Amino acid sequence: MAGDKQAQTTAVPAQARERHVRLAEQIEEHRFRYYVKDAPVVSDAEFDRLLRELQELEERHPELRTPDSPTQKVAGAYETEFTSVRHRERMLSLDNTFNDEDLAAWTERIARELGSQTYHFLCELKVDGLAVNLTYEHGRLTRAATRGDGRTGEDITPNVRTIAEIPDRLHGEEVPDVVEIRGEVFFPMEKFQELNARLVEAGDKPFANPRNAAAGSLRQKDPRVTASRPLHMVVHGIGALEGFEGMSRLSQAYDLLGSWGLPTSPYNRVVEDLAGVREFIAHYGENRHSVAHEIDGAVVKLDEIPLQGRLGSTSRAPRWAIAYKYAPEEVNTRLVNIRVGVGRTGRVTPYAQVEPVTVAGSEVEFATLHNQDVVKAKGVLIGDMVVLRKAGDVIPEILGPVADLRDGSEREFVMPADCPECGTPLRPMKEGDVDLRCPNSRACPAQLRERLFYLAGRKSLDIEHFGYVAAAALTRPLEPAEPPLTDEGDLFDLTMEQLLPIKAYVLDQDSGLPKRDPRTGEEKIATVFANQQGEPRKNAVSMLENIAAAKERPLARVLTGLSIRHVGPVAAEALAREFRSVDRIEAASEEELAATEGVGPIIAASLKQWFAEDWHREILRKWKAAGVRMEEESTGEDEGPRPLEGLTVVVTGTLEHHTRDGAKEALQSRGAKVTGSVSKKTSFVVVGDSPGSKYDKAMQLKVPVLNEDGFAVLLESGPEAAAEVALPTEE
Ligand SMILES: NC(=O)c1ccc[n+]([C@@H]2O[C@H](COP(=O)([O-])OP(=O)(O)OC[C@H]3O[C@@H](n4cnc5c(N)ncnc54)[C@H](O)[C@@H]3O)[C@@H](O)[C@H]2O)c1
Ligand SMILES: [Zn+2]
Repeated sequence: MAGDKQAQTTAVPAQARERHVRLAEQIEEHRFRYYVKDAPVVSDAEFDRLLRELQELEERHPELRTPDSPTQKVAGAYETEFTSVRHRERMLSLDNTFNDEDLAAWTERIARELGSQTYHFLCELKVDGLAVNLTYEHGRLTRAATRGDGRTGEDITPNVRTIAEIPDRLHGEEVPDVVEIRGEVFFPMEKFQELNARLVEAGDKPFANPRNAAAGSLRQKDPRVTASRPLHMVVHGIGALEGFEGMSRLSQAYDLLGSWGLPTSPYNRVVEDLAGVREFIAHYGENRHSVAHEIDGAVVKLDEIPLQGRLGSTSRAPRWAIAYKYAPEEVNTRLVNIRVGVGRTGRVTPYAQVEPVTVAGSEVEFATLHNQDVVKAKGVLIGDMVVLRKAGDVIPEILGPVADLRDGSEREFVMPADCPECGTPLRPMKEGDVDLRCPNSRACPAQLRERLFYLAGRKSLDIEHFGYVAAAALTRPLEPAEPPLTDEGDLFDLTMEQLLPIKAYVLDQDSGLPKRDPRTGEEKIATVFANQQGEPRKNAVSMLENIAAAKERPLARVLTGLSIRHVGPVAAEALAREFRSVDRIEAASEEELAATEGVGPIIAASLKQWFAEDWHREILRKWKAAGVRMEEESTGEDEGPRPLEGLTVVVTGTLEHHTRDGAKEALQSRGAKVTGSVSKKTSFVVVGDSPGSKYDKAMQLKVPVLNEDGFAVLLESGPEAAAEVALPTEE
């Protein structure tokens, strides 16, 4: 094929010509994997980059822009196992912009072409799914097809009929003789891990991301499989239309489609000018995750249908619409290793170490994996190319593997039997727990380090200059052999003489691993508290001063800092308010503790267990001797803090440890509002057993859902901590 092209394009340097051929091949290959196999091997961002490079090459050498170039086509025409059907009207793609400049250029072109005409922009969200074309004849769904190459697509009628949202019949008197409805079928992110878990369990390949899951679920030979998948659809266009007059604005046409029973988007907005478009784009750029489906951008359309016709289309895309793509949240990267970290309470959690990549503006090297069951459910192997997602401020997560790129060298993750930091055999705390814990809570250097870091943190004693590196250096130095702290007991007795000789790894807070020198690659070791002359660093002096000052912190903060299981800042406040001294808490019976407002039986039992340990009581004795405040001075009659003020919470289903009224009371006493129905304004939905429709509603609206453990976290540690454990987490 290079032969005849060469003849026509002698002016183009050979290098550019070769690059063109190579890029075109790659793009075709990626399209095939994406549209036919539903299993792409590169990220969308990477694919878009290749396509853009091809476009730029063709700008420089227009001779290369032949009709069969991938830039001129919606996609390839592929042979698949589905019957191919012709669309009445072509289905196009969209031109993309990635920045404001190109967007402005597009609006200027519209202004130029339309002169003095009045027009509006219709802003929509770009749903990340796959395009479908629904043909309704006299109000009946007669055919559904994929986009294919734009002229012909695959017949997926039986599959589409399984999607509840898509009406089989349009309601209303005035439905057209024939109408083609275009829209996007998508797979909700919350259900994605669940699907992959099922696939992996059945020995099938997991999907790399929800978009592939949507396409793969819809393009099934057996529609019963499609029926088992939670697919949804949003309408975003109209194709052929016969026997119907008077659609002048697309925005109004959508209202009509909605009245016929079609799922239209609630997010569309008509604006006057570029400023309005910018506002829409900025708004959803910031509120990307407040939307019921994944989006990868916004789509701006000319709202006036007759003017759309005037602008027309290229072979690939309409001139009257443009997609503005947001920065990608998904990237492909190599899963280098799965490590395990040990937390403050001894919980051992696997996490992914990946080849560092930049995503959503920050460099990512680690991603959460929750527990060993989650690793299995995701179907990822060490060495896999994986899809990593970073959505806003949420901790990065691994979505799934790119299974097609495996070469056999990948290996399964095996949860270690022993604690990686102290060697103690790991075990569940109680039977049936998924989480494994290191039972060596006193001396495990990891647990002590994490506890100290928490103790010095904002929620507890708030000791400035006592960070993660200090916590590590004090508990597991390279020198001297004996660490200054073997538990929390001696914290307030630390002296500068003890600090100066300490040499330690500089640990990274995210991974607990030594940081490396970027130039030499060597692990960083430092005399953490002394300068090169062996004199105290300023930070070390401040740290000791701040430790001394922390002795005066209120009782609740001291209690929080003890890392008693389930006793977060909120429970600590409740205990301090009720008992007003550590001694009285220790002396209280389990029943008395449990009866305390905001405490309850789980916390009561945990307190009793904690005080039963000799070494715990020894910490308290030492702290008391060092002058740490162990009682509340004031007996003011104030109501106490309202840590859940401003939240709206719905409780549904049967909880094990609370009656419905008890749960309500616990929320209200902390300032939360409790309501009966789930809306977008709901902050959390607490679900017990058999939760019913409120749960589904919460999932649909993406309201964070808490199980009973999550509820305890909300009561004890407040909304931020609860958000971290909210579903969809995979359990
Ligand atoms: N990773 C890969 O290997 C690979 C391969 C091929 C394509 N892709 C990705 O797939 C996409 C392919 O491009 P494409 O040609 O489908 O173009 P596109 O996704 O950039 O834009 C066109 C499509 O957007 C969809 N869409 C969503 N919301 C819409 C709305 N409100 N109005 C109108 N249309 C809306 C329509 O289905 C339309 O066909 C790109 O994101 C590309 O990165 C990836
Ligand atoms: Zn350990």
